[in-house]
Amino acid sequence: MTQQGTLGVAVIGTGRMGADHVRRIDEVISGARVAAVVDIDAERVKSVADRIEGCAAYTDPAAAMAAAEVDAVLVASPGPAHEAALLEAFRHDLPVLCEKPLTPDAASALRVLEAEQRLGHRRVQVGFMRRYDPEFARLKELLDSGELGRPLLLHCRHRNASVPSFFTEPMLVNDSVVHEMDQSRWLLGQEITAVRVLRPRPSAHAPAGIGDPQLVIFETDGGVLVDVEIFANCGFGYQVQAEAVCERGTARIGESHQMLVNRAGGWGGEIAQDFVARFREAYDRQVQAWVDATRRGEVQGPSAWDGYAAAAVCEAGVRAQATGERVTVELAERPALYR
Ligand SMILES: NC(=O)c1ccc[n+]([C@@H]2O[C@H](COP(=O)([O-])OP(=O)(O)OC[C@H]3O[C@@H](n4cnc5c(N)ncnc54)[C@H](O)[C@@H]3O)[C@@H](O)[C@H]2O)c1
Ligand SMILES: O[C@H]1[C@H](O)[C@@H](O)[C@H](O)[C@@H](O)[C@H]1O
Repeated sequence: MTQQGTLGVAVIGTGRMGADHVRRIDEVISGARVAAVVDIDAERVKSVADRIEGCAAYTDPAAAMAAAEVDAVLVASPGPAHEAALLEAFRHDLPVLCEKPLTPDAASALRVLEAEQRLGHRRVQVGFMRRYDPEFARLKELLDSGELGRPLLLHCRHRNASVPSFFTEPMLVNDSVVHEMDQSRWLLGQEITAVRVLRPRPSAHAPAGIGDPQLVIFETDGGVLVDVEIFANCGFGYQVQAEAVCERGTARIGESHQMLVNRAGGWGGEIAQDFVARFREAYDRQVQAWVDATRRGEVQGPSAWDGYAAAAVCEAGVRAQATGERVTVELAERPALYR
C-alpha cells in the first residue's frame, strides 16, 4: 500500500468483467488503484494497461502477484482458472475478490477451502454481487427483521436476453442459477439440501442442445421451497426478480428499479439489456466494500465456504437437470473458520 493507504490491485483477466472492474477501480471507487493487469491475451492486456497511469501488464498471474506494488487481487478470469490464481494469491497471503464461481466444481472448491484454512485466516471474498444490490439488501433486511414472519416460499426469475454461442445446458445451472443458490442461502440463512429441475416445452428460440427455459427447485434445511425460472434466451432483456412469501406478508423486488413513465397510450419503464447495466450499482458497492474492508485488514462478504456451498448445489443441480430426478446436495461439514 502507498503511504496514503491506497490499495494496489492486480486484476486477473481483462475480458468483459475484468475490464469493467478495471474501469470501476480506476474511475468509480476510492481507496484503490489498478497496479497491474493480467491476461493470457498479451495484446488485450497491453491495451488495457496503456490506458492507466502506472499500471503494469502481465501475461502470467504469478509474476503479477509477486510484484511489490500489488497488495490485493481481483480474479476475473474464466472459472476453470480460478483455483490456480487463488492458490497463488494464498502463497503471497494476498486478499482476493474472486468473481463467481469460486471454482467450477465442489472438489476444487474444497481444495481452496483447505488451502485457506492452512493460512489460518480468511482471504477470499466471492463475487456474488447481488448481496450488494440495494433492492436485495432491503429484502434481506426485511426478512431478518421478522416483520413478515418466517419465509415459506421464494419465487425467483432469472432471464437473459440471450446467451453467447458457447453456452451449454449445464451452464444454465452453473453460470446463471448459481446466483440464486447464493441469494437463497443468504436471504434465508439456510443451506440448500436438494434440487429438482422441471422442463416445459422448449422455446422455439432455444439454441440447439439447450432446453430453455427451465424451472429449478431447491429444498432448504429450514423447510423453505425456492423456485427459479431460468430463461436464458427470453429475447426482451435482462430481468432478475424475487418474491418472498412469508407467514404474514410477501415482499417482491426487481419489478422496476428504474423510472416509470406515462406517455401517450402507454405506461411503464425500460428493461436493462444485460447484467452490467442491471447490477452496475451492486458491482460498484461490492468492489468498494472489498477495498474498504481490505484496507482495514478485514475480510467480509461471501466467503470461500459460500463459494463451495454454491459449487456443491451446482453439482446436484446439473445431475438433476440430466436425470430429471430429485438430487440431494452433499455438503462437507462447515469448518470453524467459516462459522
Ligand atoms: N458477477 C457477475 O454477474 C458475472 C458476470 C459475468 C461473468 N462473471 C464471471 O467473471 C469471470 C470472467 O467472465 P467474463 O465474462 O469477463 O469472461 P471473458 O471471456 O470476457 O474474459 C475472460 C478473460 O480472461 C482471460 N484469461 C483466460 N484464462 C486466463 C488465465 N489463466 N489467466 C489470466 N487471464 C485469463 C481471457 O483471455 C479473457 O480476456 C467468470 O468467472 C464469470 O463467471 C460474473
Ligand atoms: O455469467 C452471467 C452472469 O453471472 C450474470 O450475472 C447472470 O445473470 C447470467 O445469467 C450469467 O450468464
